[in-house]
Amino acid sequence: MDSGRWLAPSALGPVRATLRLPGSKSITNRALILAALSDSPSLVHGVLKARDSSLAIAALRALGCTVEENGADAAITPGALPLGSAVSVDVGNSGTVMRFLPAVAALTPAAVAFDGDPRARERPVGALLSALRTLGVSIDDDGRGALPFTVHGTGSVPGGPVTLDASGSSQLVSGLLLAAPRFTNGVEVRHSGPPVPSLPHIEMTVRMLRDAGASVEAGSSDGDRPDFWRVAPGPVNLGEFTVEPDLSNAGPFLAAALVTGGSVTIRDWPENSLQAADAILDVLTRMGATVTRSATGLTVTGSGTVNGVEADLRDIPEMCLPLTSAAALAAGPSAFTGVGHTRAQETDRLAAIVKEINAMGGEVSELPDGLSIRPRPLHAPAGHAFETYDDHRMVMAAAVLGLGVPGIEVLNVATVGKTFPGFTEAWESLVRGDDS
Ligand SMILES: O=C(O)C1=C[C@@H](OP(=O)(O)O)[C@@H](O)[C@H](O)C1
Ligand SMILES: C=C(OP(=O)(O)O)C(=O)O
Repeated sequence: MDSGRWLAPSALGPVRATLRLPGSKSITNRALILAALSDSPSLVHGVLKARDSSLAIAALRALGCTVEENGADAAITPGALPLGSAVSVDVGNSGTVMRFLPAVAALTPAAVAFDGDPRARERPVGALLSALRTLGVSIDDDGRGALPFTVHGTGSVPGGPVTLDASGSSQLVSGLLLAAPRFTNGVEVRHSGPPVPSLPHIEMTVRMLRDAGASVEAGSSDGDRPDFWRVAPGPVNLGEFTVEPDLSNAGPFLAAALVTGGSVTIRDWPENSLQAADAILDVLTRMGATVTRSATGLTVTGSGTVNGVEADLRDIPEMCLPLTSAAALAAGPSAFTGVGHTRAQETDRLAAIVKEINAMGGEVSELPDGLSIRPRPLHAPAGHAFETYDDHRMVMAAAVLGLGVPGIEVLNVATVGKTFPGFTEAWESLVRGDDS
C-alpha cells in the first residue's frame, strides 16, 4: 500500500463479514500505567500495537520500567530511575500519553521533559498541570500551560483535594486518578465547569483502578453526571489482564453494515465492557440498524435505510466522525451535539469534516458544540483528494463515505496507525467479504 494515498473502496452491495479487531487503545494505555505503578510484575494480553501504545511503552521505559513485548503480550516490571536523572518523554499526538504520564513522572525522582507533535502543543493540558501543582508537584512550562513542560519528580506526591475544569477532556481527570493510589494522601478531584465529555472513559479509569485493588469513590453534585472522585492511598496490582477489542475502532465497521444494508459481526465483543458499547449501539440502532448477540460476537445489521438522527455524542465523541459520514449518506438530516471539545483533538475535527464533505457537494455545518448534516448527492471531484489532517478518525470517516461515494482518494492514510495500523487492510477485507 502507498503510505500516502489510499483509494477508499466503494461497496458494490451489502457488506457481510465477521471480524476480529485489535485491542483498545484506552484500555491498553491504562493497563500499562497501572502495571508500572504495581507492586509486582504484570502480564497484559491483547495489547494494541499502534503508535499511541508504542509511545506509552517508550514513556514507561524512559521512567525506569521494563516492558517485554511478545506479540500482543506485554510483561511489565516496575522499576525506578536513579535519583536526579533527567529523561524525556515523546507524547506524539496521544492525548492519553500526554495526560496520563505526567502524574506517573512526578512519582519518579527525575526531571522528565515532555514534548510531542506540533499539534500536541495545542491540545489542552494546562488544567492538569495546575492541578498537579496544587497536589505538590513542581512543573516548569513556558507559561502557556501546554507542551513542552518538565515535571520535576521527587519520588513522591503529597496529593489531597483539588478542583479543575475538565470540560476540555475527560483525560485530565483520568490522568490524576490513575496515579493517585500512589500519592501519599491519595486524591479528591472535583470538576467545576461545563460538562466533562467522555464520562465513560472516566468510568473505565475507575473500574480498572478498582480491579487493580484501589479504593475509588465517585459522586455527583447534581445527582446526574459524576463530578467528584476520591482515590484512597494504597497498593496497586494489575496482575494478569486481558485488553478488550477497541469498540471505537469497531464503530466504522458497524457503520458499514448500517450504510450498505449489510451485516458485520465483531468477534469477542465483551458482555460487560469497560467501553461505552451501549451508547455506540444506541445511536446505530436509532439510525436504523439491528443489534444481535450470539456465541460468535456482536452483529449489527443494516435495513437498507439509514435514518437521520439527533444525538448527543458527549459520551462517545470518538464516534462523531464515522457517524457523520453515515449521516451524510442517510435518508434525512441529522444533528450531533456534545462534541465541541473535539475542535482541540488530533485536529479541529468539526472544521475538518465540514470542509471535506462539503468539497464533495455535501451540506454539513458547525453547531456551537457539534454538527448539522443534510444529506446531498456526493461525488469525488476529479483531482480532489480527501485531506485527513493527521487524524486517524478522518481516515475512518473517509472509508465510511467511500462505501457510497466511488473514487475517494484519501491522503496520508498512514496516520490511521495512531490506533489501528492494519485499518485499510481490514477495511478492504470487509468490502471484499472476507472473514477474519
Ligand atoms: O481516556 C481515554 O482513553 C480517552 C478519552 C476521550 O478523550 P476526551 O475526553 O478528550 O474526549 C476519548 O475521546 C479518547 O480517544 C480516549
Ligand atoms: C481523541 C482521540 O485520541 P486521544 O487519545 O489522542 O485524545 C481519539 O482517539 O479519537
